[in-house]
Amino acid sequence: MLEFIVSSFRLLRQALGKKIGLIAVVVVLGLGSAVLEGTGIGLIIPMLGIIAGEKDPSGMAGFSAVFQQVGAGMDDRARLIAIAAAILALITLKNVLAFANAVLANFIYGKAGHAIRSSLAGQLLTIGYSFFLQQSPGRLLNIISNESWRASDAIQTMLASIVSASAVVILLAFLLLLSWQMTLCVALGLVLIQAIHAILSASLKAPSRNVTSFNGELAARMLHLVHAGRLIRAFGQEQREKAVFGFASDAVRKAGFVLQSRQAALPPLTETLHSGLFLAVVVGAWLWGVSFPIIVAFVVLLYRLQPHVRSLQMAWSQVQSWSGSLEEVRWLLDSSDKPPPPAGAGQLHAPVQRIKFDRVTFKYPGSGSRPVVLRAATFEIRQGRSTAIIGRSGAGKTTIVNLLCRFVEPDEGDILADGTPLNQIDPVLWRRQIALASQDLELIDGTILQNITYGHNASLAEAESAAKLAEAHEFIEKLPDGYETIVGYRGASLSAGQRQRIALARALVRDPEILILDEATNAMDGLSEAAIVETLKSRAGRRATIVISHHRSTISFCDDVVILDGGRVRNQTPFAEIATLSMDQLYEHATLSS
Ligand SMILES: Nc1ncnc2c1ncn2[C@@H]1O[C@H](COP(=O)(O)OP(=O)(O)OP(=O)(O)O)[C@@H](O)[C@H]1O
Repeated sequence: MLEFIVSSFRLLRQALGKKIGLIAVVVVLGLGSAVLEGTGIGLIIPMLGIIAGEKDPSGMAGFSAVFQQVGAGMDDRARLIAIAAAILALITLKNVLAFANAVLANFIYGKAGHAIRSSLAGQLLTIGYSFFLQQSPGRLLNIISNESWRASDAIQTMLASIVSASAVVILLAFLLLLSWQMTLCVALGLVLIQAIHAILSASLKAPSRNVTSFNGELAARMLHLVHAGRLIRAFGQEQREKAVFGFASDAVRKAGFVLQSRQAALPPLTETLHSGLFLAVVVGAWLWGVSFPIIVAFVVLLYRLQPHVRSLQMAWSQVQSWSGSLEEVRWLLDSSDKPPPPAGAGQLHAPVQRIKFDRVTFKYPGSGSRPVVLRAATFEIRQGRSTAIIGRSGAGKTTIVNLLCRFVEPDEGDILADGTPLNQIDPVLWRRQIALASQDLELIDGTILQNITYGHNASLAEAESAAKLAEAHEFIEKLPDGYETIVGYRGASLSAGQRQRIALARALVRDPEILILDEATNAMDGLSEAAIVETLKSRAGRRATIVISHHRSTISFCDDVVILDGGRVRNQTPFAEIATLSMDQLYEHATLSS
């Protein structure tokens, strides 16, 4: 709980910035409305004194006597009306403050929710990319789409608790001033009720974690239905998928039912306990011979105190029932156990003439024993030349791209740009040199123009000329909306070859120092591919191009070939020397050692 309060305040401070003083305003408004309420209730003493004919304050002590003096000297009729008007004024003012507090609390709630969602998005965009290779997308989706709301609800509950706690403190102070003995009994009773409540609330934590974990699994099933709609139909798995989804959804229902049932037991239980305390105080006060107006004022104060105490207790149990959600949000926001973003702040002296993989060894992070994917890989990529990286499936080609783009970092060895290790160069500056077109890089859900110019300030004319180089212009022009055609989620409204051409145009529009094509043309027809090879040839002598492909025609224009085999560089050789070999012969080629 304390941990939650501390991290909530940290988030609130971040969310409110210079407006952090608003929290103090919430406290002052809460205290103010409680003082007004207590004073209004205190005025019941002289009012009832007049009605019951007990005008003499001599039997009353301290604060009760002070209230009993209100309007003394006036005639009974005028005094009664004046006191009633004062009570009404106090109640009105208290409700104005309560309204102001509600508006303020909603403002802070909105800001807090926005800050949590922004922090989560910021974290996902900042942490090292390898995090995404290890985590379930369903879990991450669930945290952003569901659990972040619980976290902002928890902050709202905490704000409401500040108001309730202020009211409890002030009303208890009023009770104390009326009768310290009765207040002591009340306080002991409240502590006992709170102890019972806390024990029961603690039992909400485990079911809350279950709900969160099942929600994560359900989100993963939802993602699967959205992404794998074609696969499911192709293999006739609709009924099975429906059953699997139903199972995941029912698990959420069952876990939610257990949590809600336990939670539902708390309000009736606390209401019963509070009623018992209330009645015990009334009977006790009568037995002790406390005067009628004081009993009434005490009882009314106690009656008004109870909802505030109950709301504090409910807030406590709510936060316990959201503990699973809060833990998930805190986990994602905590950077200490996440891969850090790529290091380095050094300048880059572009254009880089030589990129050297120097005995690079790498295995993907994750639990359990993972195989080494690259072993002491050594080769060079040179400015103005095109380099093909080839090897059988699983040889480690895409891993080299991941290392070059600094999505992952070498475990051993270095990648050197003109002799400087990449981890000493600012990753933003480095990535600006690179453009990647890969079979797995998605299109964004926008227009073709937005896709081609994604992250790059280019005019329509520049986008068109990149599309021409990527053999995309012709088919784009034939579309009814041309460059304004919406491509749909992941480019769903286009063919695979059309998607690849747009992805290629997106890379080419930047005219990058280093262009990386990872199986970027494998869905294209032979003629288109041949035209693209011509485009790539035009970069010769000017820029570096890296091509990964299993097709000989795609790498035919390259100057150098790096041959990978099971994570080892078998060979780096000028293409001219092995131009007569077939792809299979190339994979086996090992005449030179790198
Ligand atoms: N995210 C990952 N986590 C764990 N292992 C991975 C991950 N990605 C790839 N691997 C493993 O690393 C090895 C090399 O994969 P990589 O994708 O680099 O091969 P590739 O040569 O590009 O293959 P292909 O030609 O089939 O695309 C493979 O054994 C693969 O199983």
